[in-house]
Amino acid sequence: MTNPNAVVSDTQSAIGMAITVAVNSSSLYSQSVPNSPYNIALFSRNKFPMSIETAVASGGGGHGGVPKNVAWVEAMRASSPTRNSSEDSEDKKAWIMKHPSALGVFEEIMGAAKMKQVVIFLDYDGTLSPIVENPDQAYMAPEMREAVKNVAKYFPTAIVSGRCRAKVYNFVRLSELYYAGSHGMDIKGPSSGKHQKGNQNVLCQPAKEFLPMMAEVYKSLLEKTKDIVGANVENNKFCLSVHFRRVDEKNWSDLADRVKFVLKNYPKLRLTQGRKVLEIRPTIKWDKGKALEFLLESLGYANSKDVLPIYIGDDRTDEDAFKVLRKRGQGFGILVSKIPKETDATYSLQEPSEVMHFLQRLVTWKRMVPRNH
Ligand SMILES: O=P(O)(O)OC[C@H]1O[C@H](O[C@H]2O[C@H](CO)[C@@H](O)[C@H](O)[C@H]2O)[C@H](O)[C@@H](O)[C@@H]1O
Repeated sequence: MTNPNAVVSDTQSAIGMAITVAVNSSSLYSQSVPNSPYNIALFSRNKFPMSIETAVASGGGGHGGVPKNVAWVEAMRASSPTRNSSEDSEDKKAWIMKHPSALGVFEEIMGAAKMKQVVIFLDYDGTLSPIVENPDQAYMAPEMREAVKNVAKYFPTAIVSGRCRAKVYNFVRLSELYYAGSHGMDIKGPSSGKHQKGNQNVLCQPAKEFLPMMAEVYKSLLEKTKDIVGANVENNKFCLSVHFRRVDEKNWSDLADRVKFVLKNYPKLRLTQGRKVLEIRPTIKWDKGKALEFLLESLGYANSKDVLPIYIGDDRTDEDAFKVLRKRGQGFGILVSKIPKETDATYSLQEPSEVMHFLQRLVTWKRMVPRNH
């Protein structure tokens, strides 16, 4: 039996559960187990920083299920590495060959946009705003806002975020965009602006029935974690985020144990791991990939060959959207990362400032080729 409260990667959660086996402190190995409820992927830290959330079966170690081993802490640390780009390695060069800079191959990307409607999907944290210590202060630069505003004049544009919709709207403050908050579980169309096609009055809340449960769990988590210095529980309405970034690493396992303890009573909720954050969300099959599909459908492009979706994001949760694009054979995923990561994105950008340049170039391109042929 799989345990619904195990920490699972978003993608793997759909097909089973992932478990990572720490062999020693410097490397992690895992292997496929045919017919196992555990879907175990192979990866090595020597090649990439851990590219998968460490997954632990409940009760599989330590008190309350979170093993007190290096592997778990490594996974959390690797989710938001501090290594900088000057540490160019052969691995990085090989990775960039595989996922070229979207700025470097801009013409190529726009070549694929010929006669097509470009639709832009943007993650928020780490994509439009830099990662900062305090989640309440993840502001967007005014120039970035201007770039997004200009992009939205020419292309339907959506923000797809783990934050609750109201919160991400307050950061972005552009009413002409589509917003998909709570990892896509709360979607709303623009309240101003025009797009050629589709229904702007969209509203999609597939996890509505979970609202009372999420509010209850939020209260319990606040209570249970209040004496851990730096711990922060963020209410994202249809999901919750427990932040580790400002917690001393020696207390990470304790914090994770407490989260799992609370979740023991909620088998309909699951845990996923983001950048120094554990996220609690309903077990429904809905993610940023589904949100992307829903929005394309709302815009009238469900089965269209005349659309080129471009999705830009930095986090594991964005991989669901990258996968959808790969599967459709349509459009491109662009991963924002300074370091090599396993990804289904086609291209890469290093940081939010490069995202801004990419958006500015899109606008310039559109102004030069208004009819796009
Ligand atoms: O989907 P996103 O828009 O990328 O949202 C994912 C989570 O982002 C936020 O947390 C992350 O950014 C914070 C501010 O830079 C940082 O302090 C934190 O460590 C990161 O995990 C947000 O606070 C979460 O609620 C989102 O789920």
